[in-house]
Amino acid sequence: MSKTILFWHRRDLRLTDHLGLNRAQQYSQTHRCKMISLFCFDPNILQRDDIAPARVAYLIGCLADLQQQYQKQGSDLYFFSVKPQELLPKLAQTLNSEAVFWTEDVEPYARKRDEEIKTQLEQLGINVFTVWDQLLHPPGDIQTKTGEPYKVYTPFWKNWLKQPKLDPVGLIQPLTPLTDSEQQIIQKLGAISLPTAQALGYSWENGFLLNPGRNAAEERLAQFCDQALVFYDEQRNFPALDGTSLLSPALKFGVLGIRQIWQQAAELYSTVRSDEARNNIQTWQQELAWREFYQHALYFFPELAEGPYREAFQDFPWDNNEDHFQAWCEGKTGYPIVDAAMRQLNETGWMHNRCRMIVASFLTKDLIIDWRWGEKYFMQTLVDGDLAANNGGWQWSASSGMDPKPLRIFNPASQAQKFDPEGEYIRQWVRELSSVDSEYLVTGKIPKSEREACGYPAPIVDHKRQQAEFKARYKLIRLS
Ligand SMILES: Cc1cc2nc3c(=O)[nH]c(=O)nc-3n(C[C@H](O)[C@H](O)[C@H](O)COP(=O)(O)OP(=O)(O)OC[C@H]3O[C@@H](n4cnc5c(N)ncnc54)[C@H](O)[C@@H]3O)c2cc1C
Repeated sequence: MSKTILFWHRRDLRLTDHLGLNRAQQYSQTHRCKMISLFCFDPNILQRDDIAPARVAYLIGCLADLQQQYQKQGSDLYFFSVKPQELLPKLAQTLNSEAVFWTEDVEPYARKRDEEIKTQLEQLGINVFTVWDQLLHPPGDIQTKTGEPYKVYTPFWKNWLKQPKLDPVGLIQPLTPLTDSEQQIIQKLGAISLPTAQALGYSWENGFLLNPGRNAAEERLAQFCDQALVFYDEQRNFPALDGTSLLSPALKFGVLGIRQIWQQAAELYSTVRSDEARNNIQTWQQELAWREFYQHALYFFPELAEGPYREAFQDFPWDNNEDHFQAWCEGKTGYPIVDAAMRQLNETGWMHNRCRMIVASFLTKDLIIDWRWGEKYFMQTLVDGDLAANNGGWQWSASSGMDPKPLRIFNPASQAQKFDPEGEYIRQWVRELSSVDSEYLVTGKIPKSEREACGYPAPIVDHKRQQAEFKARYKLIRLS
């Protein structure tokens, strides 16, 4: 068998603007090796209890699309369902591989797994090349003046923005197909056809706000840049509007390259004429920086994945009332804006960012339930569920994270009055309230008779009382 190299895809499901693939292809050309690309369904991930059916279904759709892209480039993408620690050394040896390539990850599990695989491969005399690809600036690139990772977002952002960003790289060049006998070897090594989400034990019938695959993500990015990006700062907080990009699942799985996304926003920034439009674009760029901030944080402080960053929160006296948690999950708390958001999540697998903050504040500060319960439920439902962003968002909301000031407690009624003033979003998701007056919807003060006629629950807690209770407990842990 001729010499090969392996490219292992993980959360980088594309062929364009891919630093890792580009490097692998250059190596394969200079070393005259065939490149074989694979994706492995890692049972250690798929058997966890925080996997969302929507996310698995989106992943499968993206893999089907990536396989077609490979076929158009003259080759294929091979699938396996076995622990990567067992698979990669075996594949690399049997396929006469000189080197194995993949792109780096920030998650603690992935880093440990990758380290194990790297050691095994190197012991076999096989080179391992890894590249940072999913971030504009990898961990370590953005540091304080004393060389420390940032713990606060604003100075991170200022430094991050100043740093030059790489241009996107193009589509990989056509690939050499495997011979029949090489294909047979791959089959013998356990290659499978792309499974369905159901075959993996996850069923998702509700479709997607952003369809899987490259075309849908590119079209959405173009549409967003054409229409909503220059109004982003004004519209992004109103969940009834189509004011955000919806690109989060594509970013999660690397369906589009981050450099490509940045370049499109930066080009628009340099062509618009008003300061207002530029500010709007910059606010969106700040969101991309939040994504990187949380990934850097997880990389340098992997303990974030285990629990609260602030020691004092280890012993926070949470109520952890299971009935309240269930009501929150089902969107039956009697707080219309909270219920609308939870139902949007359950029905679509996605929730608007303003609403993620509202429901997270409500769970932790009004229901006084451990933020880790909410974090897990989000991972079990979100199409874009991502450890770094989700943990960051939850610790920010719970005030247990790196930057706890000020203590944030959202008032659901003020949030609804400000960001859903006509109750449009509430009506869309809490359908039994569709004919209730806006005033009642946004204040949450629905007359009892009307509420009962709609079959809508009474508020399960009193916001004012719970807020005072949370503050009292917070004061205690801060003093302890
Ligand atoms: C409690 C909580 C949990 C969250 N969980 C996740 C999660 O699991 N996965 C996830 O991708 N985002 C998460 N977010 C961040 C944010 O809500 C989503 O990224 C955003 O709603 C996705 O919609 P969009 O693509 O239209 O975003 P846009 O507003 O168009 O933003 C563009 C991109 O920037 C990134 N981004 C935006 N806001 C944030 C943020 N606050 N933190 C990190 N990245 C951000 C996302 O990749 C997003 O796609 C969470 C936020 C909170 C408050």
